[in-house]
Amino acid sequence: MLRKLPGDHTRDIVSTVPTSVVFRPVVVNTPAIITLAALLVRALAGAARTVWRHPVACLAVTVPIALCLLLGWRTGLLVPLAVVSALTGWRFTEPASFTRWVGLRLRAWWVLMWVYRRHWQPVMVVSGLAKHLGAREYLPRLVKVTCTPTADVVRVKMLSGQSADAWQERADNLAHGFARPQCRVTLGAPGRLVLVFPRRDLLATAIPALPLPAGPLVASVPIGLREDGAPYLLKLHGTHVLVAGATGAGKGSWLWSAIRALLPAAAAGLVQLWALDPKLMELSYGRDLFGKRYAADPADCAELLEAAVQVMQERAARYAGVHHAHVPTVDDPFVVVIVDEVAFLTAYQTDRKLKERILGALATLTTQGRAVGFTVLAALQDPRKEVLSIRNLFPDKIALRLDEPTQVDLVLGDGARDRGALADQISSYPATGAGVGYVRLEANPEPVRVRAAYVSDTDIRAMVYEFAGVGEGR
Ligand SMILES: Nc1ncnc2c1ncn2[C@@H]1O[C@H](COP(=O)(O)OP(=O)(O)OP(=O)(O)O)[C@@H](O)[C@H]1O
Repeated sequence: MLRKLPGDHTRDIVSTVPTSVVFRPVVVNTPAIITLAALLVRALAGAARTVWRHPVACLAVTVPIALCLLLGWRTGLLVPLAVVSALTGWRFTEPASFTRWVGLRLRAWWVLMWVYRRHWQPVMVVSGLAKHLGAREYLPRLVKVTCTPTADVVRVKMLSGQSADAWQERADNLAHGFARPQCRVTLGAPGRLVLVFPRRDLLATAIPALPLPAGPLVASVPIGLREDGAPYLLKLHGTHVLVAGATGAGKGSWLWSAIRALLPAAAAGLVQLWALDPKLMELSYGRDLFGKRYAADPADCAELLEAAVQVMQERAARYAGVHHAHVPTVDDPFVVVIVDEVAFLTAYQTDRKLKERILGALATLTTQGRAVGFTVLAALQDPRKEVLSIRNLFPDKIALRLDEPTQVDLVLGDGARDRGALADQISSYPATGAGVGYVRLEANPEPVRVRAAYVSDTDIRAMVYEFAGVGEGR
């Protein structure tokens, strides 16, 4: 027979034995001294942790107080006054170094206290990232907040057993919860995450064409700026790059920024630029840069690609068993095959034979070219597989503005949008969004937001004037 015990707190305890035997919870009275000792240990541990984590803030508070107590309040006040005056002087004479060493740290401390720590518990609970077991609440740990000139970077230790996907799905909740325009979730060490909350968009205004490199550049070329304001170098040698974006997304600025940066190397004979321009638009403006290695008609494009394949195979035959990797020289220059709107040569090509020749040549270049110094840099409007079946042969991909969220993973690979590549949310207003894109490299799955510099028609004319024919090489 089951018998319920009387009383409030024991109402859920059920006895499964005959009524004569009753189990009652044992109440152990802890002596007050043990409770006080436990509280003291906790307070000391908390103080030690605070000093360890915020040494400067602790010194800033304790030193003036100690001086006031030891030497009187006048002397105690002098020290903070001297420090504030020194900092103000520094702020006005060397603003850049002040921001780096003091401003960003102060800001990080302020947003840690005022924004992230203050709202951490409610945001975690409401977004569903906290867990409740019985009466206990488990919160992910806010480890550290740092600030860059453009973003707050929040390091987090997830709850044991939590997945990064759960955070990526709640990026929107986190952004709204901390009153930030966006949140990007990136992976840190196992069990750790980095949340990036951009404060200001450095890429919202167009970047003028970058200066021509002073000397030959081959391996990586400056393209524009990353969202943290650092220059972005795109690796071309040893890879193939696909730039995908809707019409007007600014694919041309990526192609032209790369060409511009390679021109000094082309002038030195270390680079050859081969251009395929089936739309007769983008590259035609600077066609004199490419000399005889320029084609617009699909049949000419097929011939040019096959010629590139032939040169590549001759080089590969020479290298076999002799060279392990390609080093650009005047005899064996780095060959960059630039294709604007590759779908014109593949999906939209009505001549089936021509289409197969072009696809075959592109596939050969992309599968065999990178070890022997051949790179394909291609632009594409429609990223679907049926439009470019060899999409996956491009190790490095760039997604500019895309029409639909599903296209982001089509271009950059699975999970890219969840990792923060919001290419479908890039502004369609050219002044704000053209040339902005997310780069995902073979070597690094984290998408990086970049804006390519805008190489205007005037810049292209100046380049043609200075470098006509150099892309042809020797
Ligand atoms: N990096 C950039 N910064 C600022 N504005 C740009 C940039 N790139 C392009 N634009 C502007 O956006 C317009 C569209 O650019 P562009 O023609 O290169 O796009 P696209 O992606 O090649 O389009 P389509 O596929 O239709 O040719 C340009 O006329 C230019 O005014």
